[in-house]
Amino acid sequence: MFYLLVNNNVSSRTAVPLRTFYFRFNKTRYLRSYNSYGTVWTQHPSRSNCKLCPCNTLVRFWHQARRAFRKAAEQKLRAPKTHQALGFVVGPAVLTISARLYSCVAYCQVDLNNNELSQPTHPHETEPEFSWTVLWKFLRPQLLALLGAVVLAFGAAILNIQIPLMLGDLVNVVARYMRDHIGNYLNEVKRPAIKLLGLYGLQGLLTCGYIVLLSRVGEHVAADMRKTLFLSLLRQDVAFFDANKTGQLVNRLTSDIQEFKSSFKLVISQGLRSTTQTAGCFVSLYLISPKLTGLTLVVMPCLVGAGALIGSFLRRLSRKAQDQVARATGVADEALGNVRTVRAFAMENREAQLYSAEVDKSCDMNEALGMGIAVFQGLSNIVLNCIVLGTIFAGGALMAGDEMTPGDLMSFLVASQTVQRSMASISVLFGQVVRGMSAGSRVFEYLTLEPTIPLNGGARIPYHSLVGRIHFRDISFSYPTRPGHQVLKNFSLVLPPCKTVAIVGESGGGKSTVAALLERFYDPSSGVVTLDGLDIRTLDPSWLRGQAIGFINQEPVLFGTSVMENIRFGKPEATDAEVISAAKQANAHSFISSFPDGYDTVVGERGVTLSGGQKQRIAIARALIKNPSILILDEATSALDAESERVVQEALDRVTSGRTVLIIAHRLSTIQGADLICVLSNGSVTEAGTHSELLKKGGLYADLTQRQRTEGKK
Ligand SMILES: Nc1ncnc2c1ncn2[C@@H]1O[C@H](COP(=O)(O)OP(=O)(O)OP(=O)(O)O)[C@@H](O)[C@H]1O
Repeated sequence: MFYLLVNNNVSSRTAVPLRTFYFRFNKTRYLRSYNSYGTVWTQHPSRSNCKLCPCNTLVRFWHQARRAFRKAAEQKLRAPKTHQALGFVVGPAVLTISARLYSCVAYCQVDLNNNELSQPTHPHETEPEFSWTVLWKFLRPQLLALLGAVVLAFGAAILNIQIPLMLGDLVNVVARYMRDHIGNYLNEVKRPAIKLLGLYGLQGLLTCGYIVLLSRVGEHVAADMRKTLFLSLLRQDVAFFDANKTGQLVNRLTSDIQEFKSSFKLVISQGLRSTTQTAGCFVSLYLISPKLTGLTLVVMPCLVGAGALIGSFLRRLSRKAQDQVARATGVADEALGNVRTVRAFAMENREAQLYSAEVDKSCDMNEALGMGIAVFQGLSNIVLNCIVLGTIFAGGALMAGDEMTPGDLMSFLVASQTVQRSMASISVLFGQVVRGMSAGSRVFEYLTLEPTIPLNGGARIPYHSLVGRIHFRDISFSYPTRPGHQVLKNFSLVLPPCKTVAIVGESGGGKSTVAALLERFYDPSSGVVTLDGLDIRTLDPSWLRGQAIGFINQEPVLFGTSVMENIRFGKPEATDAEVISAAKQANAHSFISSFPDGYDTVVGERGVTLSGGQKQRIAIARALIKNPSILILDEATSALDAESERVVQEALDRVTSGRTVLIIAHRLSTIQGADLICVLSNGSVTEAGTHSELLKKGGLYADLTQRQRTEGKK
């Protein structure tokens, strides 16, 4: 089942009477209401599982609702009075909460100006599904510890119920002694006091035990989830990363798992304890004094309910304040991360102002939150003390009529406090369950996601028999994030073994896309790419990328470790000698040796302590160390100055011989020696030949060359 949650978008917070509308769907009559606070909700009638969610049913349902809404708006229908009274608070609150409990929720908005319900967002986009099966996989290895924690928590709760009763016994003994003065005081109180002490000790031990076990379970489950999710993310298609922001993915690894872990621990420990204690203490209260219990039953739920409402308002405020802090952090993070750009544009003051504005907002919100908490706590103290006073007052009257002993009153007071605390924590737990499940579902969404291009599996061509002939046959391709934009159209190209083929063309023409398809970052929409006659979809992608192909691009990204580790990234099992030999081939050995720490020099975050040319040469060494048969150079020298370009080009000329090379180039001067030059235009090859052949032809290539020569002279 899912819900269509409708929110209006009016800025005015003035309450207007509840409007109502009726409509029929699948022979059932639905009554819906809305007001300017904005929550109109509509329960979707389908009881189907989210996976099978018939979204066209949702759309039909929405159409019906919209028609009825327009009609109601035109006729200015008003809801019945009782409905209005309930509708403002109870209806939206209860239904919003219950709708959130379901994994499939669709939202749309009320536009009061135009009397329209906006199109609902697709339910799958709003809430991913919570899977108990996936959770079970993580819980199973911790089952023994979890059961132990549950048993201990249950035991601690049962003992907690005994405490008020035993306190009452002790008070009764003391009161008797005060009244009769018979025997020795110490002897009289010794037994109940020792029993109580023992109970305290045992309860403390059980509490300690279940907290230890539960935190062990929570930490192990969270660690397993993090590891599995990280691996699952790393396995996803490149297209997945085009569609999802890195920050959001990292958020799932960190805050979502953290939220899930906290909720899980809280729900098991407090949920079990609070429900057991509430039930147990109510029985105790009833046994002590049914009359006083009746009175409590009238007052307490109202107070706990009011407390829960205020608490939920404060939690919402707190969440907003946290979001604001996160926004301020985001501004700081962006400015510090891009400090060179900020410095280059002398924007320090503007960034500081932006940050300061965000911090001020969060300061105001936190101040309001602090005031809310202060008022809430002050009120709670007054109310709780009044309850104690009221209980003593009513209990005193019962004592005067010999219906209660002082010990009973003491037991009653302590037990009723326990019930209050437990009920309050149950109301908090409800929200926590919802938050935990939604955090869990966000984590599980990517845990169960299977990439369309697997990381490994498939054929491998033995190194000595790999020839390196590549054929792009009739390739058409659109990026999954932009399905309407066809980048390659019937693109065909052959890369003969051990030859250098260059692709040139206008910016955005699809040159890098060709390289991405050869690396199998994406699969073409139609057509096939073959290596030595074999469709690359039948080859093992990890072999293809890890051993057969070396890839060097315009902006090489290094990791913040040593030079040695960075080069070894291309072949983890490489010896130091192999690393040095690769560095020599890439013209990198001499500058690396000139560093005081040589190959142990740490290159800084993303290689920030190296020059562009140095980074590029390390990247070449990293690609070379695996001795690939195929080399892709994607504008490898275009970001370099003339001197760096000369050194890097010299290294490239050396390393390309004996390999099949695909060069993607902007600067045509760097590819004049290529065996074949292809001009890519409108997604397919329009010209092909050697440099001189293409110049003679006088087509697009000749134009481009001419243009670059003229620009070079300016
Ligand atoms: N990850 C992506 N998702 C969606 N569209 C993309 C993606 N990468 C590139 N494109 C689009 O595909 C088209 C071809 O891009 P590509 O990078 O292959 O061009 P290019 O010829 O290499 O350009 P340049 O010479 O400027 O590097 C462009 O319109 C670009 O906007």
